[in-house]
Amino acid sequence: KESRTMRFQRQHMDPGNFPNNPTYCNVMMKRRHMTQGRCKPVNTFVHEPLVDVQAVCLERNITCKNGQPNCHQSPSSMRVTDCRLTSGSKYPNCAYRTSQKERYIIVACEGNPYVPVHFDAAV
Ligand SMILES: Nc1ncnc2c1ncn2[C@@H]1O[C@H](C(=O)NS(=O)(=O)C[C@H]2[C@@H](O)[C@H](n3ccc(=O)[nH]c3=O)O[C@@H]2CO)[C@@H](O)[C@H]1O
Repeated sequence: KESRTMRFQRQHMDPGNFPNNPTYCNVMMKRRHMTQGRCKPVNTFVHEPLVDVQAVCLERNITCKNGQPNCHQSPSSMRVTDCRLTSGSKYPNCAYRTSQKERYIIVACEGNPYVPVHFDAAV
């Protein structure tokens, strides 16, 4: 069974790659298994080293979208790619808009070791 933190890495980590092509999301959402059963509507990939994303858990606690107090915001902006399902997309052909951004990321952390388990927002 995939752990929560491995699920986070599968869904949100793509270090060392800062793609500049419009098909990135169509390829990656499929490759990382987020188009099975349904097209995941929104997903952010982070193009920074895993250790830098894990270090976000050491920042002060802030409130997550779901009200839990275990979120943390990155101290600096990070290179991300937002993938957003297009209106014309029809399962199983999940069609995404790819947009590259520099954003602060907000993640939820849990466990021991205390590591990212959920991507809350990019701001
Ligand atoms: N505080 C917590 N502490 C611990 N765990 C917590 C906490 N909160 C939720 N989980 C858990 O996490 C799991 C999960 O997959 N949550 S999810 O909301 O669906 C993820 C969102 C995110 O993947 C994506 N998104 C969204 C915005 C964006 O900019 N970029 C972007 O990628 O869209 C998804 C839907 O919004 C679920 O098991 C839930 O119980």
